[in-house]
Amino acid sequence: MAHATLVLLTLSSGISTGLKAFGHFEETPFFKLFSPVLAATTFVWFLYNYQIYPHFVSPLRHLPTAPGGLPVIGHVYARFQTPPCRDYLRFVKTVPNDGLIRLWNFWNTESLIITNAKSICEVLVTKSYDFEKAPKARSTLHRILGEGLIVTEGDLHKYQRKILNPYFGFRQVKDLYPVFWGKALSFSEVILSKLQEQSPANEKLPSGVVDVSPLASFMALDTIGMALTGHDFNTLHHNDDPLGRVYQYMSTPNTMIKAVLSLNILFPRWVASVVLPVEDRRISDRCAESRRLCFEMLREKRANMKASGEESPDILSKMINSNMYTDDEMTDHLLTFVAAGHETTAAAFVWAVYHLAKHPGIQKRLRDEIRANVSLDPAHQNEAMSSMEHLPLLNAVLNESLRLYPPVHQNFRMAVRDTSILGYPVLKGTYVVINNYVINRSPDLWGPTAEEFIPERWIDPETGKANKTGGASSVYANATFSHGARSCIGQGFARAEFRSMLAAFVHTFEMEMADPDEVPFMLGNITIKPLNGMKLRLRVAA
Ligand code: HEM
Repeated sequence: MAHATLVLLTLSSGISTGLKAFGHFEETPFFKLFSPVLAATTFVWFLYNYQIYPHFVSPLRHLPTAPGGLPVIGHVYARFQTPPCRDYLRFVKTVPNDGLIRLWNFWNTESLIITNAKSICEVLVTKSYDFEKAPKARSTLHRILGEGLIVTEGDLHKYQRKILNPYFGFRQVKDLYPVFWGKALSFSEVILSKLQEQSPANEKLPSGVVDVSPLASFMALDTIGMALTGHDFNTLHHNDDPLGRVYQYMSTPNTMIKAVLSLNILFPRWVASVVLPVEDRRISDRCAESRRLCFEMLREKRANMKASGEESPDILSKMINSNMYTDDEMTDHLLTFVAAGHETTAAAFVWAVYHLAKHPGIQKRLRDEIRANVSLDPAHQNEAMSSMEHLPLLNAVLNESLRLYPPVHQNFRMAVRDTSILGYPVLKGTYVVINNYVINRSPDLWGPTAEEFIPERWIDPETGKANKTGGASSVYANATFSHGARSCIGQGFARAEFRSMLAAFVHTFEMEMADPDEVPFMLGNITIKPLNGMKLRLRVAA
């Protein structure tokens, strides 16, 4: 009621100030008749939407409701919070629930956050096509990625998924392992050269402080460029690849980009161009540039393939050979894969080394495991790659770090038809929050140690081998790559790349936080990374 009254008072005073601006308008019979009618209608509207519908009529009225919420925008602020996810996590921890918590959306409409295995499974798997990305979110992504897999819905999405799945299968990822391993070794070499610059010339075990966050992004961009197109952006060594530069700009944590994208999601497209014209134009220019550069790269690639007649393992060659795609479609897919697949893996790496820097004991055991099984000698790359997949601690660290800091921290869906979750009727238009970060840290799903870094939970104590659930009672407790029809198509790709990167890095370096007291400030446009980078004190491991 307090909200309704507050909003009503604000509106009434706004209307009356507006009308008074027309001078003696308030003296006219029209005003005398109109203003009480307007006030009464507005009051009834608010009374119904803020008091009657949610508490006495809504089919969701018996669900627990998150505390707080602001007038007009309800809990929507939590979507854009910096650092992200704080309030969603608080709701899930403090509001007793059986899989659904009700939140307030704009103007006191209802939205839901899903919190247990059953509700997650229903929204993402069994009823996945009842819940689509919201039109505003899709149009914002469309602006950047075109008509790729992340943006499409319904039959077009089903079709795209079917024809793209084969490029990310087990065999295809195996073929790309040499790319992942080669780039992982270059990454360690670049860091080594940075340590050598900071150490005396004759130092056997060079050491120094390096911000690994931008380097991880360069490395992931170079890797995805090679794996997708066979084109080496080579951003690890220099910064003059035009497409590489565009992606660096778009993916670096930046509050202005976040602000423009948030405005795009909340309001009509023109609002951002009026409120933040410079940044909005810059984003448009970069999007157009990335599209043009992708198109050029595609033409060049087609011409080279025709001239040489050679087969290469990259995904673009296979797409071109299949003759199933127009140039426009291939450009959309390339933009989507590069965007979805580079900053995510870079973020995963950065959070993993953060945990290892904070847990020297685990770091040491991991190095011992890697060194006992993986040789950095390029001549032994095949054995290195196949043994990495089975190393229990390496895979446990990877899983545990992805659990605590899932690079894609939150997704949203909107019911596109009247449907239900856990038997509760969900009306068309209702928003559903799928917060991967919160699901992965929920004490209900992971127990009292949910927020602790314990890689061992991913190792079966009896067999010493990796397990699939991390000790949680359901696979749905881990939302890092999502589930069902819209789960991450690049999961196998990402894991293989991340595994290679981490193995080569931990093999070579010992690490601790440059500032042991630093608590990284999490920020992200679409993926979460530490705002101020990840400065590590590194030393070549003896
Ligand atoms: C650690 C790395 C990665 C993480 C944590 C991750 C996570 C995710 C998540 C959570 C989704 C679902 C998003 C949603 O429901 O809206 C997703 C979708 C997707 N991911 Fe990944 N991803 C990673 C790496 C990759 C890579 C390497 C690629 C490609 C090479 C990729 C391509 C995609 C695509 C195309 C989709 C959309 C799938 C669809 O809607 O059908 N991702 N990813």
